[in-house]
Amino acid sequence: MKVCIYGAGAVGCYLAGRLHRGGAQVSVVARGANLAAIRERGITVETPARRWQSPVAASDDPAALGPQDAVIVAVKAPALPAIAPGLAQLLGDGTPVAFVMNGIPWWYFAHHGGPMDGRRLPRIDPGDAMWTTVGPDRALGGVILASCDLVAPGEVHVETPKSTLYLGEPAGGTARAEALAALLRDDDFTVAAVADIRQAIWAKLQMNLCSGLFGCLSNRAPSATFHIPAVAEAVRRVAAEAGAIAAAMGHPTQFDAEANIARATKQVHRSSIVQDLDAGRPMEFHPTFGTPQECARMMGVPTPTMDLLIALVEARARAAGAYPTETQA
Ligand SMILES: NC(=O)C1=CN([C@@H]2O[C@H](COP(=O)(O)OP(=O)(O)OC[C@H]3O[C@@H](n4cnc5c(N)ncnc54)[C@H](OP(=O)(O)O)[C@@H]3O)[C@@H](O)[C@H]2O)C=CC1
Ligand SMILES: CC(C)(CO)C(=O)C(=O)O
Repeated sequence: MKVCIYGAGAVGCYLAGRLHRGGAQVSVVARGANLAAIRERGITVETPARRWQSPVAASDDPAALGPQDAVIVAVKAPALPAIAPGLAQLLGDGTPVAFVMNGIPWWYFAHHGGPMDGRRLPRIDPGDAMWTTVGPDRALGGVILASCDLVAPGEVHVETPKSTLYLGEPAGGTARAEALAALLRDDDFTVAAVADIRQAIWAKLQMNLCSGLFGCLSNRAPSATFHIPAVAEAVRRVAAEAGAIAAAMGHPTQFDAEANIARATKQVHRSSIVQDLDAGRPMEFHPTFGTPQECARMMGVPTPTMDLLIALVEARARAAGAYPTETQA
C-alpha cells in the first residue's frame, strides 16, 4: 500500500516510521532541514521500547510522489489552507485522507446528522480549502495519544511507552480506517478503527484543554504544575466543563480526570500548542480552544473556567504573534 504523510514533523515522522515497519511503501512531503535529513538518513524513531531508522521517499513536491492509496495529514491546523493544492496532487480515485491532528477537525459536522449537519468551520478551514480539495467523503478522523518531539531534523522521540491512535470515518464506518490501522499497529502502538471518532476527539480535547491551557499560561509541562493543589482543582473544572460540552454535543466521554492528572504529573513533554506559542508560531488555537468554546455557546453549556483561561491564553498568543491568521502556513 502506497501511503504518503503530509507534514514530517513530530507526529508525521512517528507515523511514517510506524508505517514503514508495517510494510507500507511510505513517502513524506517535507521541507527545509527535515527534508534534507530524511533524504540523507531516513527517519529515526525512538520510543521507550526501541529505536529504528526508516528510509522513506521524501519530497517538497507532492506532484513528484503522485496519487496514493492513502494519505495522512500531520501538519498543524493553520497550515491546512496552504497545503491544499499539494494535497490534491496525492489524490487518486477515492484515496482516503486521514487527518491525524488535535482538536475539532474541519470535517466535524460532515455526516453529522441533525440541524448542524454540513456546517462549515471557517476558522479551521478558511475558504473551505479542505472541504473543496479533499471533501468529507474521503476524510478520516485521527486521534493520537502519544507525546512526540522532533529532537533533530528527521528524528522523533516518543515519550509515551504505549501510544494509541483512533481512526474513524465522519459517517461512522470503519473499513477504510481498518486498512490503514493494520499497517500501523505494533506491540507498543494500539491502533483502533472506531465507529464514533467524534467521541475520541472530545476525549482527547479534554486532555488538550487541560494540558494546553495550563501549559500556555505557565510555559511548562504538566509535570511542573499539575501537582499544585490549586492547579489540579482548576484542571478538574476544565475537564468537567469540556466533558459537559462533549455530552451536550451527543458524544459523552469516559474521561477519568484523576487518572489524567496522575499521568500528566509525570509528563515532561510540553504540549505541542505550548511549544508553538513559545516559538511565536501560529497555534492551533481555534481547533483546540476556540471552537470547543463555540460548541459550548451553541449548546448552552456554561464554561466559566475555560472562558477565563482561553481569554488569558488568547492575550498571550496575540502578544507573541502566535494567534493564527487565515493566511499563515
Ligand atoms: N507532538 C505531539 O506530541 C502531538 C501532536 N499532535 C497533533 O499532531 C499534529 C501535528 O503535530 P506535530 O507533529 O507536533 O507538529 P510539527 O510542527 O512537529 O509538524 C508539522 C510539520 O508540518 C510541516 N509543514 C507545515 N506546512 C508544510 C508545507 N506546506 N509543506 C511541507 N511541510 C509542511 C512542518 O514543517 P516546518 O517545520 O518547516 O514548518 C512540520 O514539519 C497537530 O495537529 C498536533 O496538535 C497530537 C498529539 C501529540
Ligand atoms: C500533550 C499531548 C501529548 C496530549 O495532551 C498532545 O496532544 C500535544 O502535545 O499536542
